[in-house]
Amino acid sequence: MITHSLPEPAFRHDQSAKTGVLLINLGTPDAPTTKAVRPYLKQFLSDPRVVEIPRLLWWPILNGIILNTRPKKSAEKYASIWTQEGSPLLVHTQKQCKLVKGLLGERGQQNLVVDYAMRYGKPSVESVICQMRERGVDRLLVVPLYPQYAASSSGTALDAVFTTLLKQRNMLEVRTVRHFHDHPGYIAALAQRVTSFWRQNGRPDKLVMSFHGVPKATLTKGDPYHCECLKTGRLLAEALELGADDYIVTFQSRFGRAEWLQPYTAPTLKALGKAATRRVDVVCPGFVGDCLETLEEIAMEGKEDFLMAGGGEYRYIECLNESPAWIDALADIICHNLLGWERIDDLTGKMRINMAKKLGATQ
Ligand SMILES: C=CC1=C(C)c2cc3[nH]c(cc4nc(cc5[nH]c(cc1n2)c(C)c5CCC(=O)O)C(CCC(=O)O)=C4C)c(C)c3C=C
Ligand SMILES: [Fe+2]
Ligand SMILES: [Fe+2]
Repeated sequence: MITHSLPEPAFRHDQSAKTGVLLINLGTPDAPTTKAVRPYLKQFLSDPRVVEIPRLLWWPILNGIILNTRPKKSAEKYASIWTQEGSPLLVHTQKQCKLVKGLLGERGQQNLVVDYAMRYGKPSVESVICQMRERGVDRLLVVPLYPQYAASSSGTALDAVFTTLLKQRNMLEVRTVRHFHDHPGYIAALAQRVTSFWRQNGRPDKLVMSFHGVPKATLTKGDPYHCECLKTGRLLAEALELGADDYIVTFQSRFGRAEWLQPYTAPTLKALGKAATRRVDVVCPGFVGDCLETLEEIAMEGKEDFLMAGGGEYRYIECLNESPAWIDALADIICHNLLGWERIDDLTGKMRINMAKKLGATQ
């Protein structure tokens, strides 16, 4: 175990310490090419929080089979969604970070250092925390950009923070946001997204709420992800005033042969198509920004599955992305989690007077 191996910035007497807010997302390859996708997948799929198979069994499968076949196929998929600005996941994370920083500033939080990092790929969690330390940050609020907690998403993002702290001599003070699956602002932002889409395009026969899947075994081992997805689904349905038959929660992106959380999205879409459903809309509430899993797997592949099976119309409702209601909710989540963390220097005059009185009373 390597402890306090990161260099400490020189102690600054001339600047007051700052509070940082670190948004963490999954990460994405540098380019939509086999060469760039391979190291990204290697880092991602080597994470024992993501693939829980014993290392001795997993290494030969990963290095001998998966990393020789998947990068090319995934690169082709990435190429189909890549934009002029880059990977959608990175572009949305950057924009969300900039917008929430601006909004926090408008709310009087101008002194916060707000930045983003990626669990896999660049910029790494360690590099961004080191930059924040250089800028005088000594307290950090960590916000994984996953509404529902899963060990394989939020858990591993927090691992990256704690591993960095393990290497620090002068450790940061940290707070972490575990989840926000039932946060009223997040649910309201989702509901607004769907209702404004329906206002413009009419309503479907069925709303499919598709969440990223995880192995079913993680549920029995105690991962709260499944329950949190179902709760988000129920709250969104309530906000949209949907009946039980109007929507279905499904799980996508199954990887490998083991059973994952069910019902799976793709077979559900095929079954809805086979049943000659007139129109299906799909929304992905577990992703706060569009990415490969939503734009390629749901908007493209899902559409094909549904139409080929005999379905009528298929509409994909985009993720929260830069919607003002979502940015507002994110700022609320941040402000709520910063409560009680005011700097003595920032305390209002009234509070200072109260503290002075208390101090006086004890002397
Ligand atoms: C191998 C198992 C995987 C688990 C478990 C898993 C959980 C998980 N993932 C997300 C969010 C995203 N995953 C994305 C891509 C992606 N996911 C896996 C595998 C697992 N994910 C792979 C191999 C990939 C890469 C693409 C591919 O080759 O298929 C993405 C999109 C990334 C992008 O660049 O756009 C997101 C986002 C969550 C939230 C989660 C657990 C709940
Ligand atoms: Fe994934
Ligand atoms: Fe559950």
